[in-house]
Parts: sequence; structure tokens; C-alpha cells
Amino acid sequence: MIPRLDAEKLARGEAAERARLREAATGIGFLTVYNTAISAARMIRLLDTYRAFFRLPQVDKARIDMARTGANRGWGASGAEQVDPEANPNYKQVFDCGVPLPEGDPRSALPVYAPNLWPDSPPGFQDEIEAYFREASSVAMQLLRAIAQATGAPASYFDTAFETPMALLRGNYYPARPAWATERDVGIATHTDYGCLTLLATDGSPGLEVRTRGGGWIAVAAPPGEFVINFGEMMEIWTAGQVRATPHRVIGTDDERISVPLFFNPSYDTNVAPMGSGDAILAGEHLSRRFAETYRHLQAS
Ligand SMILES: O=C(O)CCC(=O)C(=O)O
Ligand SMILES: [Fe+2]
Repeated sequence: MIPRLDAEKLARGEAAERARLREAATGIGFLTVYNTAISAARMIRLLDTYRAFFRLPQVDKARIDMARTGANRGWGASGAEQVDPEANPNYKQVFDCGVPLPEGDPRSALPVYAPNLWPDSPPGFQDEIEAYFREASSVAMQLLRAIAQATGAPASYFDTAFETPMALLRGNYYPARPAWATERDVGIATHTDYGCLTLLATDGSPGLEVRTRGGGWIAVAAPPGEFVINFGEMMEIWTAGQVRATPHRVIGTDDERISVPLFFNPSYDTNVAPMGSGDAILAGEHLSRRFAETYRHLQAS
């Protein structure tokens, strides 16, 4: 039910694969891709790296707790985020990092470009994550070129919008569903992503569910080495609703689960209003507002 596409065919511009991409993006709003530049072994190493971090004692993670800052960099404890006011805060933990700006760039004062917070251990954590961030961004950019073509725009349509991306790379750690969890306590409650394209690496375990237009839920999973792709609110706005930002959730299971989404958000100054509408919707303002609604430590008390 969720289309599975060959990234290499998309990069080569194969018409049939491009048509399937168009159908996925404008239909269910989710797809999986294989044959990217990122191998299964690479993805497994990345997941192991995050796992080692999440297994650190609480006091070590607390040293880089984002709750002590005005931004979303570093560790987010269980309950740090609430994506759905009808549900309780998500019980998962996260580690968030962004794209570092050059020293002295005045935009680092904006929370969406805040400097990263890195833990002292596990060894090599920062290098591993930063390298993956670059690789995954390049895969995401290639997919955006294919999306541009699939929706009738020039291939380079999105390129300039991602010169200084507010991209966020997140490690999600879902422990086994806690015994105290009620119906309102879930890994991540129903939400749409905020940006343009989300490139999600997972350990292959189930949990992610996607809402259909009819209001039902379908499970989506991808083994390590394949990605789940979906689209965020800015992409939906930008394409005047052509590309869909589809609601999704993870209730959680009896097994622990790790997932690593790259939220590929454009540069702050990008106008994501519908193409040709003459309106102005600043990407940086949209993202800042959504972050402020989500992270409990950023909410006005
Ligand atoms: O863990 C997943 O599969 C999805 C996570 C998610 O939707 C998110 O972090 O926005
Ligand atoms: Fe999401």
C-alpha cells in the first residue's frame, strides 16, 4: 500500500519511477526508497551509535538537556515534546542536532540555527552523526530534485531554498511501552512534520502508522538500508496542497525502537507560500512557531 521506489531510477529520471513518486507524494504522502548512497551497514552503525548514547546514565544525558536552553539542541528527556494537545507528552527520548553555521554568523542567535550540544561519550559520537548528517542531506536533496520534476517544476527548483537549511537530525529512542502508559501516552502522538521532506532511517521494527484519507491507519516499515520518506507542512503549503503532509504516529510496542529522521527544512528566509500566489510565508517563522508549540520547555509558562 505504501509505494516502494528505487532512488537510483529516480536520480536517472526514469519516467515510470517519477510517475510513481508523483502518485505517492500527492496521494498517501508516504513512500519508501531503496538504492540510495547510504548502505544498510552504514545505517546500522548509525543506529548503534544513537543506541549507545541513549543507554548512557541519565546524569550524562542531563548535561546536554535541551530543557536548560532556549532551543532544541541536545537531549530531550521523555516528555520533552507534546505534538498533540489531545494526548500526553510523547514518552520517547530524542537527541536533536542541526547544521552548524560558520563562526560569527549572526543567524546563530536564532533558535532554529542554535549551535549543537554534544555529549562526551560515546566516543566518536559527534563525528559519526555529523558525517551521516551530510550524507543524508545529500540524499534528501536528490529526492527533492526528483519531487520538483515529478510535480512539473525545474529539477533545481528547491536548490537555492536549501543553501542554509534549518535541517534537524533527530535520534528517537522509544523504550518498550511503559506499564503505566494509558491510551493518551504514546511514543509520538498523531502529527504532521513541519518542514519539506523527512528522510527516516529505522532499525526495521514496526510502530510507525500513517493515516489514510479515509481515517484508517496503515503500518509502514523499512529495513535498515531503506528509508521512509514523507512530506511536511511547508511542502504542502508551498505546492498549494499538491504534495501531502500526512498525519502519522507511533503508539509503541513491547520492544525498544530507534528511528532517525532527518527533517529537511529550508533556509530561514525561504518563502514557502504557494508558488505564484504572491503571498509571503517565511519558512523560519513557520518552523519557529511549530517548535514553540511542540517543545514543552519553549512554551510560555
Ligand atoms: O519513529 C518514527 O518512525 C517516526 C517519528 C516521527 O514521526 C517524528 O519524529 O516526527
Ligand atoms: Fe513525524
